[in-house]
Amino acid sequence: MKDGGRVAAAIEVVDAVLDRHQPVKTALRDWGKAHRFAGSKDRAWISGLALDALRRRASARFVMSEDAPRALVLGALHLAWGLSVDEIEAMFADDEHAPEPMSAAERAGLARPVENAPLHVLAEIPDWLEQSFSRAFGEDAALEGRAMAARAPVDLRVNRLKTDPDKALAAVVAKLKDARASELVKSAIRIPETDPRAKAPPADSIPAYGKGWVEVQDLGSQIAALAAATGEAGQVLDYCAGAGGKTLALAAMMGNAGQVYAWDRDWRRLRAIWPRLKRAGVRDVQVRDGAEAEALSDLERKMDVVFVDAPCTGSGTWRRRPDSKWRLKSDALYKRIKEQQEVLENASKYVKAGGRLVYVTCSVLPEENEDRITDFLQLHPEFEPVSAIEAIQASGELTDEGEIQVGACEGRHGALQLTPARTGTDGFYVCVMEKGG
Ligand SMILES: C[S@@+](CC[C@H](N)C(=O)[O-])C[C@H]1O[C@@H](n2cnc3c(N)ncnc32)[C@H](O)[C@@H]1O
Repeated sequence: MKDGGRVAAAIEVVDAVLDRHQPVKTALRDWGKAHRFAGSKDRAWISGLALDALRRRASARFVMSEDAPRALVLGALHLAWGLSVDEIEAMFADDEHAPEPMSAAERAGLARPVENAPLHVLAEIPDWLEQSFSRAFGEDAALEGRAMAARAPVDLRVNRLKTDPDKALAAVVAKLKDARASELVKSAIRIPETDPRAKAPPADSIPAYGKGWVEVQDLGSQIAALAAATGEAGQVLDYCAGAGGKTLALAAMMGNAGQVYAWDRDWRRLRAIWPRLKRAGVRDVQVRDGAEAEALSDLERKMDVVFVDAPCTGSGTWRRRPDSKWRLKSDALYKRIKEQQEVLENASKYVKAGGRLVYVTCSVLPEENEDRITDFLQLHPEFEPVSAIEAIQASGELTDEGEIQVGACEGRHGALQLTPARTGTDGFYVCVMEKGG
């Protein structure tokens, strides 16, 4: 395919996402099925452009004065890919599958500056979230939002149950030459973000992945799991285990020497954990399936650490799922807040005297983070917040640079707010609370 036809395809995909409310993956798959002549390079190019159009939707809409998929894709070509009006026009020439030539109004739109736009445009966020972003980031709100509208790298966690970081890195680099050791975490590997036109690195099809040496896991998620460091023989309840991403990290950190209990209210999510545990060589995880009353009652007031990876809006992962940014509505946020109150309340009863409750979200919104902790601490004076960076340092996994960068993310309650702008990770909130003896 020529580039003009690819641009037309990206417009179709963005249309399916916005107008027919399809997830990006589904829209791309359907487009691919209906256009079998397109090769994998074409699909990667189209996907890269459609995702960037969604990431930069607010500024594209601002300059183009409309929100149609065509306007958003033209906007992304200019704002995200840095193409000039002439370069875009040249793409459309001599290609019968290209979109219609640009109108005078479209050309003028692309030339319009965004510097003086309102905050939600500069931050590339829905307008109703301006206040939350200002509360979270103050003067840095635009900068933080903008970093959440960039492409994300692929991070791998080295599974110390099967190998060590040097061996794992050599095996990964043999297949993915851009991979390098993380600057922040000793057992992490980073594959930097690729050109948006290129295929994503196939991290989950390399031999090191098949052998269970590495897991695909955002660095922020890895750092959040480290906050549960207990020393090797601890008892940890992963209360919102889902498909087990954090469970695997917790088990690896404990060297198969402790006991991790994995539970989730939704057994359909939890069942994905079995093959993952096997591949990673994990032996110290008990999956507790079933209703909470039966599955967990014997653990009440017995856990050294209860890890709550709470249901949330996922605002910290907008780099990877930009369509979810525009789908988020205030009623969904309020629903998540209710669930967060419920999980904190229920999970806290499993913490033993002197044990810890670790609250994590992949969100940057204070309503889901600091506010939830403030409310919880008011209702539960037996819990006291402790320094999350110190808890993470105890794992011994942070590099010197990691200690500096992660330590700089500390806010109220000794909690950490990691973000793409601050730590180059997804947005994660981590708060550690200790229960009085
Ligand atoms: C952020 S996800 C967990 C992701 C998982 N820890 C991982 O690392 O892959 C949040 C999980 O909380 C679960 N959840 C939602 N509401 C809950 C509730 N009231 N009690 C317990 N779990 C709940 C969801 O089923 C979901 O799997």
